[in-house]
Amino acid sequence: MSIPTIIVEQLNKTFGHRRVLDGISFNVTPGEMVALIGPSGSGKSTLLRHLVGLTCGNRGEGGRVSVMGRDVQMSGRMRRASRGERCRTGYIFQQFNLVGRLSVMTNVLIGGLGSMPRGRAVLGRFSAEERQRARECLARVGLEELAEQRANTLSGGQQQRVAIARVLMQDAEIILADEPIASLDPRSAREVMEILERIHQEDGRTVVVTLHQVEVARRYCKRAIALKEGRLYFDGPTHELTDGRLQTLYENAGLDELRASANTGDATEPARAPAMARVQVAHS
Ligand SMILES: Nc1ncnc2c1ncn2[C@@H]1O[C@H](COP(=O)(O)OP(=O)(O)OP(=O)(O)O)[C@@H](O)[C@H]1O
Repeated sequence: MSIPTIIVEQLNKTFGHRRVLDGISFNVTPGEMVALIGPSGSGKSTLLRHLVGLTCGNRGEGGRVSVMGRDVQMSGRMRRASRGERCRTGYIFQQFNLVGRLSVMTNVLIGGLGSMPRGRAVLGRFSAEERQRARECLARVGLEELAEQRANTLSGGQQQRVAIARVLMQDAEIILADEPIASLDPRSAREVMEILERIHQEDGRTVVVTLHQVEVARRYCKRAIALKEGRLYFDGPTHELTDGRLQTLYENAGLDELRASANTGDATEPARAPAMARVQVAHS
């Protein structure tokens, strides 16, 4: 069995008086594509932020996060990561986080800053090879033709694809995507998920993606980790997310609501409809 690429042990996080993460433990093995699901406010984004050291767990409670064999944080103390280590994990945000006034090409090139010599990185001087690599990354997300366009003139879906190209440029081995499709229309959402799936399958990169739509999680990820009120509620194959489990997880949302969001996601893609039907929540 391969060594886990992500290890989370007994992670606790309290904001004010509210315990947002409560004794979270799980491992992710290299090359997995895992959906992180759960109701709004269950702690998905907070957990993801702990994995890259954007948020630190409770001090003195022993929680640990380790990524690719190096501790990110231990008992509420952050470990300082080298530039090289930081590059190994790429983060994709719901709101893309591009520099809108810069070209698509420059936004992608920014992904490579961490592995460039410091002097050149400060000046933003990119070599011909780096530009060629950036073009290849853009080609992988189908946006090569828009390389010289300003990022803020692109649609939301296109901007998210640029954000993925930036992570490819970074050559991150682990991709953490925090609700990457939450603000996209169904077609763009599907394109983004298919690109993430392709990257995962073709390059063997590890992907952890937080999602609101259970059907999307089922379609693209073999494994799901579900949080409920900051606790680990489920960790297993997505096909084991039964009606009963989902009803308990999303206690305020009926299955009809879950199905409705699934149907919205499928509306513009007749070719995938049969696959969708197979994974649809079964009537009990
Ligand atoms: N910096 C912070 N300060 C105080 N409370 C916070 C902070 N960040 C998150 N929280 C709280 O922690 C809880 C979990 O938030 P989080 O964003 O992780 O949930 P989520 O499952 O990602 O929700 P959603 O699906 O709506 O994005 C929420 O109650 C949120 O208000």
